[in-house]
Amino acid sequence: MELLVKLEQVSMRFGSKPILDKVNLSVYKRQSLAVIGPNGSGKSTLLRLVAGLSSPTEGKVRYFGNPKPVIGWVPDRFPKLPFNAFEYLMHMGQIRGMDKALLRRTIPGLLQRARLENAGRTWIRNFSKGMLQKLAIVQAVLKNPDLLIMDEPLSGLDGESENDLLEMFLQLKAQGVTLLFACHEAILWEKLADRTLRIHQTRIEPNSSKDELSSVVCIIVRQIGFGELEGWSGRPGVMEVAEGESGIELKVDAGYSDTLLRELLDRGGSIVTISRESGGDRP
Ligand SMILES: Nc1ncnc2c1ncn2[C@@H]1O[C@H](COP(=O)(O)OP(=O)(O)OP(=O)(O)O)[C@@H](O)[C@H]1O
Repeated sequence: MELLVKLEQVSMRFGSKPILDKVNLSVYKRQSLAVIGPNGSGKSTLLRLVAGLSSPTEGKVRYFGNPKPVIGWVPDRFPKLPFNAFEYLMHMGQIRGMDKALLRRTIPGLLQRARLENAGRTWIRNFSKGMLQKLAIVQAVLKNPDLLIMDEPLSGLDGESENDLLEMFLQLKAQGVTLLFACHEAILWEKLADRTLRIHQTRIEPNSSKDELSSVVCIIVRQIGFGELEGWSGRPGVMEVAEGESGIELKVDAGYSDTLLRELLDRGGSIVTISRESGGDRP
């Protein structure tokens, strides 16, 4: 698993009010991540930080890959704009540097996947809430994002729209798009999330037993040089290799941990700790 975005010791305050306090979060490629928590707990704030739409008061947001991952953003409310859907999508695509001819070819297929194929020439101000939400998602996936971030994507929708959207999300997930979303609906995180995090009193905590059984194992090893292990980051089952204070830190898939541990020992390594990473990956 490859890292896409990492929040390191990130804090966010509005005035003197702390919303997030020294949180760490790793977003891995192809892993769907749900963020839950009560109203006002900081879900949107966290998503905006990951999307790079706001900057933290303290700490770092790091993006991985070259080029930097493409991020699609689905806001919690979509404005009723004075355009028809097709015009709007053409416009959004061009703002993002996409070619007009490519957009003309791409948009009909995307509208069809969202079951909006008959609404391309309809004014957005006449769209229902479900249609608006579908359009918000279509605009966010125009440029084939690596990471799609959605703030409350099912909020206030009827059952039929919910099902359509859920189907769209599952399709995107199957195509390899990483999903990060804030939600209140259990159906969304149960069906879609590989990991569910809860924001509780400025901290990120794992939510469910799914997370307690996190498939990420963190191994800290000494007596092997970083240079010797640096190249391991491309190996199957190895997600991350970093130099830490107590030794070299490896994040690995639990399914590979036994084999990798054996190899580390064979190379003369001394294991400092082995731990299951929690959903919120606080140190
Ligand atoms: N730009 C801002 N300026 C000042 N305060 C803000 C700003 N944005 C958010 N807040 C405050 O930060 C807190 C967290 O807001 P946020 O929108 O992240 O919560 P949320 O968990 O997404 O809530 P909801 O479930 O209601 O959408 C709230 O108290 C909110 O009023």
